[in-house]
Amino acid sequence: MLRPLRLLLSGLQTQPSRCCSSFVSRMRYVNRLKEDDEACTAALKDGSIFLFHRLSPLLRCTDVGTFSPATLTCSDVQSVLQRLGSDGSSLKEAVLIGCSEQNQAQFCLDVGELDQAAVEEASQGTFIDLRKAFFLLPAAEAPLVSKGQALLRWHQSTRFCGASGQPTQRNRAGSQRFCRSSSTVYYPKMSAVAVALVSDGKRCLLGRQPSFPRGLYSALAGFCDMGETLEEALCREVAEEVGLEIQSISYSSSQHWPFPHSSFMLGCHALVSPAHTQLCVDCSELEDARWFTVDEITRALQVKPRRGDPPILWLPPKHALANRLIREWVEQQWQSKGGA
Ligand SMILES: NC(=O)C1=CN([C@@H]2O[C@H](COP(=O)(O)OP(=O)(O)OC[C@H]3O[C@@H](n4cnc5c(N)ncnc54)[C@H](O)[C@@H]3O)[C@@H](O)[C@H]2O)C=CC1
Ligand SMILES: [Mg+2]
Repeated sequence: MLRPLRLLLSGLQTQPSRCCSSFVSRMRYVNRLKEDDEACTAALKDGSIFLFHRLSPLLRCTDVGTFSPATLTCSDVQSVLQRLGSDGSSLKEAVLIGCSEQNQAQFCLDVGELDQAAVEEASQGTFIDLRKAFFLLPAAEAPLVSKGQALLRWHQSTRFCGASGQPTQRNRAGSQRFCRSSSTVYYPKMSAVAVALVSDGKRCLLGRQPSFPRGLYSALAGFCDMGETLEEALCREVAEEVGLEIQSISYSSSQHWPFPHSSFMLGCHALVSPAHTQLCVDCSELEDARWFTVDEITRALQVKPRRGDPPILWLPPKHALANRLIREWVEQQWQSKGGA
């Protein structure tokens, strides 16, 4: 079958184009690799690969005691696989995750079929559960690793078509799966979650679930229902969880959150009327919810939690969107105090 001219031309190009800004060319390059299997195969040969073992990423400890994701070249991975007696065919399972600022395509690969300790020894790294690894990594590197894990998990759980029950096939980049029998195309999925830092103008509202570590309070959050807007989801969640009606919703920022599975977190600030701040907590959802003053929050932001010694109030870690919302609120409170 004749391939479209666009794909033939793009197949010749195995590096990002230099005609536009480096960001634009990288984005277009990654998009092209998703569409063109041959270009993607070529990009893998020159690309970097992040290894996972049963969804735990391979990290390396630097000389100064910090952690970074172990970045291997394709030939590094080939020699690790050969040393462990694998024929290297599992490289076909690598999934495209992006393109580095050095214009190198980035892939992830789960080698869960191999002996974990042997791969660690051969690749000079350690596989660490993402719940720990995510917080050990610098904030700039954690999202790439969590994206890799999310894509690998999605492939593992979408092997069969929900309509026909037949096996699905992936494209080279791993950006979609296809069922020949039902002609269904599957794309990676994530659940939308609305998270709000609610304030009454002077205090902010935080809640805790029974599963949270002792002392931890966070912004209120909930999965968006089908058909809801972000605003509707926030109003419903806050009403359900603490019995309040919010207004003046303003969007802040978003993040991909890998726990427990892929969520697309949409973070907002919201207000309640100072006359209606009485909480009616739904104990089936939250163990507790409380109003906190800016002084309490400022103190809590300065506390470094130590193992076995939880402070009275412990806030979400820096990598979490809720932490960002809390910091934005504190900054805005101090600014308005300074301006008053
Ligand atoms: N990154 C961050 O800063 C924050 C992240 N989160 C994350 O947001 C997520 C949602 O927060 P929750 O308060 O637990 O949500 P929630 O208040 O909606 O309660 C969770 C319950 O919602 C139901 N549910 C509805 N749709 C679901 C879906 N697509 N997937 C799973 N469960 C669904 C389930 O019964 C589940 O037990 C959590 O996974 C949490 O880790 C929460 C707060 C801050
Ligand atoms: Mg909730």
